[in-house]
Amino acid sequence: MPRMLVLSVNAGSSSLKISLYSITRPLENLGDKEPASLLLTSTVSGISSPPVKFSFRSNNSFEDIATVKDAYVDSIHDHEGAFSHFVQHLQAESSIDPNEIVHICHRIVHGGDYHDPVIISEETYNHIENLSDLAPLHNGAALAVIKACIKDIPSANSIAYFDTAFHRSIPNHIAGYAINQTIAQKRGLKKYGFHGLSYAFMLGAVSHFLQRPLGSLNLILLHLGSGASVCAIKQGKSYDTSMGLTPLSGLPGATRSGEIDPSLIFHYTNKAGKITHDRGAATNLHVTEAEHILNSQSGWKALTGTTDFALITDRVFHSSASTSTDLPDLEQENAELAFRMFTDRILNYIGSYYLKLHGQIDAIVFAGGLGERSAELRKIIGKEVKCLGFHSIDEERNQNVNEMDGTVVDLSLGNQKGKRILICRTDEQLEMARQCALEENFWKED
Ligand SMILES: Nc1ncnc2c1ncn2[C@@H]1O[C@H](COP(=O)(O)OP(=O)(O)O)[C@@H](O)[C@H]1O
Ligand SMILES: CC(=O)OP(=O)(O)O
Ligand SMILES: [Mg+2]
Repeated sequence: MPRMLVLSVNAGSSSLKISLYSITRPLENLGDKEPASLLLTSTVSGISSPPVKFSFRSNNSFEDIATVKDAYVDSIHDHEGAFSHFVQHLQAESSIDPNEIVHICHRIVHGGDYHDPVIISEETYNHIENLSDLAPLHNGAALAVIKACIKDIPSANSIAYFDTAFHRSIPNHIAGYAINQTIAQKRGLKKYGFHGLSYAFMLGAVSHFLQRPLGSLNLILLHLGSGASVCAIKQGKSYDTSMGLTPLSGLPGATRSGEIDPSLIFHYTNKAGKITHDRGAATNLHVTEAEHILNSQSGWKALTGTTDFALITDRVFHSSASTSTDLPDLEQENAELAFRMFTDRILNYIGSYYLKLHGQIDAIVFAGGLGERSAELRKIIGKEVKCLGFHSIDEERNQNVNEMDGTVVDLSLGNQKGKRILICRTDEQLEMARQCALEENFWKED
């Protein structure tokens, strides 16, 4: 029987993450095993702020690719270039024939009123393209990769999975904005929310870890990466989230301001409404100067000059200036401002969601590049939320998470019941591959 391979592609704002899975079907043969088993994974990071790093790893049990590669690559400038670098590497270093790939799952950040995954056709491509202005750092980049897939791997279907779909359960009074409702409805101006594939993965993983039915869980999920957001889960469904009509709202990020007073931008520049010429990776965007400033020239980049939160943390906690009596170091001051601002905004949402969930919360869950890797950030948030009845963080576990196995790691001190603090190694690619494997319609014989 031929192998059934699924490729999952996740175009984040600063990265392209690609994983290849072997799918077990029909589902009757599966029992409670995972339908998608990982063969290899590749990450291109730093796309929005070079140097761009390429990594390629095979799963240990997959013997015919022994390559583990990490390299800086000057020639990658955007997501499309990152994808073609991956395809070249796959062809050069592995025995995999791209024609074995049956489906390619693409994470599409903004789906508008599309909820279910859709096979890419002219119509669905145009729908996603029309939403590009509402996710200027994402949809265009994902579409460029879809185009490359259609050209380079024509035997596979491209299927779009939407970040926004997870948040369709948010009630109208929470998703709505206090503006003219006729215009709001006509133009679809409401909170859509993002990082939905990650939240779906986290919810499933935490349910499994706590051995609790999904629908019984109340959680505060933190997806903290180059784009960062918070989600309140009420009885297993999204009840509120910090991003809005676009991924700009809510928490600050690598290059995004996060929530501001909407009037601020008209005091920042007198060209706010002008269409900008600096369009970045996507070419068909109609992005105003205001959107460009707030999406691409703000956040950590504006505050500190770097988009790398690890470097910011290093400057705050490990800078030599912090132990010397010299004049304050400007780099360190800026890093401290960014770090403290981020913590402050995260606490705004935790406090608000705690109240909305009436304090009936099972866990706070950290995920994403920063959430999974910044022990410093978790330590400080952990300290602050103790007053809400959360367990203290076990600092030894917090510092040594990297050495611990498992999709979910419990940081709570002691193992008594109560409000826990967890880390989840989120995996948007696996979430898509799983959903794809389980969807009968995608596997029907013609
Ligand atoms: N050890 C670390 N400590 C703090 N932040 C980190 C660490 N490692 C990575 N990061 C941050 O994670 C970000 C990437 O997050 P990720 O969720 O993978 O990105 P994306 O939003 O592109 O999907 C990096 O830009 C970096 O700021
Ligand atoms: C929606 C969003 O901001 O995604 P990412 O963090 O992957 O850029
Ligand atoms: Mg991401």
